[in-house]
Amino acid sequence: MALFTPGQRQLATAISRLGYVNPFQMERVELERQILGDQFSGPQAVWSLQLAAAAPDPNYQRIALLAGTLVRDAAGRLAEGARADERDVELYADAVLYHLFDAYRIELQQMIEAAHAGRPAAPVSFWRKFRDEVSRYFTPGGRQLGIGYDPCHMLACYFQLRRAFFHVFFFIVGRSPAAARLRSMVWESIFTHDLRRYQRSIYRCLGDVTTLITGPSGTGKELVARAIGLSRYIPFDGERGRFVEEFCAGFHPVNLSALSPTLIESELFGHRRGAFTGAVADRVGWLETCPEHGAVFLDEIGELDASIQVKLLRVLQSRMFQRLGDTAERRFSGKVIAATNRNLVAEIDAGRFREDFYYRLCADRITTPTLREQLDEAPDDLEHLLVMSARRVAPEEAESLATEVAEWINKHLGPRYPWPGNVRELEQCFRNVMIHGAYTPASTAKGTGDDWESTARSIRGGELSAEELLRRYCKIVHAHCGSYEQTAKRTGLDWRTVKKKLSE
Ligand SMILES: Nc1ncnc2c1ncn2[C@@H]1O[C@H](COP(=O)(O)OP(=O)(O)OP(=O)(O)O)[C@@H](O)[C@H]1O
Repeated sequence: MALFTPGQRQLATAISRLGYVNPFQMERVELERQILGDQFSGPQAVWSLQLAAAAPDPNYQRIALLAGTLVRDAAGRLAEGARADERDVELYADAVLYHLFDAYRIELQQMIEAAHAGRPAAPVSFWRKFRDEVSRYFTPGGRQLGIGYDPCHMLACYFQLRRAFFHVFFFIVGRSPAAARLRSMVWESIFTHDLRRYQRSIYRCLGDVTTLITGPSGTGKELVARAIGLSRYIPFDGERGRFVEEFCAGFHPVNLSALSPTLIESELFGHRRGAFTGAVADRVGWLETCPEHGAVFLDEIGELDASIQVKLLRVLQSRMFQRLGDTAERRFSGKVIAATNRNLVAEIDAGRFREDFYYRLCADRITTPTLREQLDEAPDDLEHLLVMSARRVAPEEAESLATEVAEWINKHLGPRYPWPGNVRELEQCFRNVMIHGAYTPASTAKGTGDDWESTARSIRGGELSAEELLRRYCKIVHAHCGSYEQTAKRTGLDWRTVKKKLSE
């Protein structure tokens, strides 16, 4: 008796691939289509949070049912002594992994929601059931299949996958391809582009890689940092039936632009009593309190003083540091995530940012798209993002408020408004229109004449010289993309010319 019929083998092959794809890439949709044929609902090219009530994705549900039936049949046949070569066993093992991930989906989700609600982590209630089920599938009827498996590692991977999906899918919203690319990049930052290799070995060392997030202000850099920081691999301790750390406690954001250099050092490295005026007691810094599977988020890294850059460079190179006023060497074992809205390459050229520090930061780079870029690709996203915003402020009237605000924006700011403050500005615009019935963009309020509205008026009136037009255009584009480099790319000018125009 063979393990699979030809149809089942085909299904198992597709499920084996599906279990390891980046869910935010098109390959997932293609595989789902291939598995479901006429049953496929879609096409849903961009997998994003929809406005309608969060009904489970019908394609996912159908495939989960198919996978369940497939593994139960195959396990029965294996127990009865069915022939299975090495490839069959691999396909079977992947289908079991897929099925069990689905079988414990709701329990894992509940653990994440409980942690977000501030409830302390309890022992994993389904651990024994899970372990027995894994053993039953991997040794069907007591038969040894030669599958190397560790239920603790499996549970740790499942929990990490669920957390990553939760923090990426539910928090980083937007239906444009740019938003989908961002979700996909964040997923890769967590698992690399090869999930199999990650789960085999790379999960142990990815914490040593620093992630650098760049993008203009208000584009969700902190959201991205949170998604990565809260989705790290956390080992499961089978003896105690618990994860070794609580994921929610392991993310420490530090806003470097809000603190003086001494305070930054004290926050990060800690200090000894008497190390500086005001240091009345010993203090433990974030690098020391950060757990091994946690992350320190250094926001506005471009603002960092050169002397602290040197100290942090040492931490990234050797993982060692000292508290201020102390000589004892201490070890940092978490992950560093850094973000900036500055162009660090231009900062290096200007002598404000150390090149060696930059090359320690940039092993894994993510760029967040501007709101304008997202709206250019998907104009309907304005209303979609407004609904998401409205749900946080006024859930009962979210849809009608969002429509009202979208109409106001189209009438008063126009569909081409550049949104220099990005999603943060959109959120503030929403609140202003909800409260006051109107919103005044900051650039217009400043009355510099450089804002898009007055420039458009001057163009209509034929009032601008070519020089002045170029200068204003550079300012508008720069406000939109936030860096000389991007402005140069958009305008086709050299970045030095852009810089000159902006300083005129
Ligand atoms: N893709 C997105 N999906 C949902 N909300 C978003 C997105 N991008 C930004 N936001 C929202 O916009 C606001 C600003 O986001 P965030 O603080 O992460 O931006 P930032 O890039 O870190 O800004 P800054 O550089 O000023 O620190 C937050 O309320 C965040 O929830």
